[in-house]
Amino acid sequence: MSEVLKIFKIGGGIIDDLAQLSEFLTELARVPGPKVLVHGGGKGASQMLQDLGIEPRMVQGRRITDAATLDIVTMFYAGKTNKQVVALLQQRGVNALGLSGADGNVIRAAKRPVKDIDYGFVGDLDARSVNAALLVQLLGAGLTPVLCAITHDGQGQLLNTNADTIASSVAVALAHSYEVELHFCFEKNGVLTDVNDDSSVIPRITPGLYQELKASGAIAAGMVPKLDNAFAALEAGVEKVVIENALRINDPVKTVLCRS
Ligand SMILES: Nc1ncnc2c1ncn2[C@@H]1O[C@H](COP(=O)(O)OP(=O)(O)O)[C@@H](O)[C@H]1O
Ligand SMILES: CC(=O)N[C@@H](CCC(=O)OP(=O)(O)O)C(=O)O
Repeated sequence: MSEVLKIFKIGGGIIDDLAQLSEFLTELARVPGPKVLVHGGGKGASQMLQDLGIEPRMVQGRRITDAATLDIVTMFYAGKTNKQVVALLQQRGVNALGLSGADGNVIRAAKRPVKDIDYGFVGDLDARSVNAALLVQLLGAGLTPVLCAITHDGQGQLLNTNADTIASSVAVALAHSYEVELHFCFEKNGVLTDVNDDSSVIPRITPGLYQELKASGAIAAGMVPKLDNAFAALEAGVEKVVIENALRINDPVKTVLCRS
């Protein structure tokens, strides 16, 4: 039986609220064993773009990333956000190491090809894009890698990449070396039957129930690509996927996805 590795993905509003981020990281520091943190920050990036006079544009959950937008999201995700998270983890006794995909060639993505829509400098990736050997070495040295949404193409070009996709791809890539648990942490208590009622957490979701909930409209918006990704990761060897409140990761209330 291989060792359990917990991969946490944090996004939504939590990452941009210093008090909530600090609370999440305090809980994360209490989680024993090897772990990886992947963070987004899309909400805060949109706010920063607006403050700088650039109108954010999202299509099907992905940001249209022109050169000016890429500069700003790189500064925001790989700079301010990543380093703030690392500093707060260090304060909590966790030896965190902040990385973009270019650092140590940890994630090499491919620029999304232009079809109907030109997404600009957006990277696509899968588990083969992840330098699992490096992550295994870092984890073996007792470090906690903190990955942001910036990747590279190996030709000197930085790319903006969806953070849920990074988390799933890293989880699948590491499933050969560890028993991987993938935790998607956000501001709600899990996947809910009523998105406005935090007490309506669905404890267990199979692929069949997921299709029913999607068809009825109970699961919608950003939750759909998240769960599509998550079920694909389960099929590809990840042992367990959990959807949970970022401020209650050590509490039992959460949604667990099951293969059957
Ligand atoms: N059934 C559901 N349960 C929980 N959240 C849901 C559900 N259906 C839709 N959502 C929405 O999905 C959002 C999470 O997706 P997203 O915004 O992409 O998250 P993040 O920014 O954390 O990656 C929630 O904030 C919620 O508004
Ligand atoms: C290409 C693309 O869409 N990249 C995302 C990366 C950040 C992210 O995924 O943030 P959350 O997890 O907080 O949504 C973006 O710029 O919004």
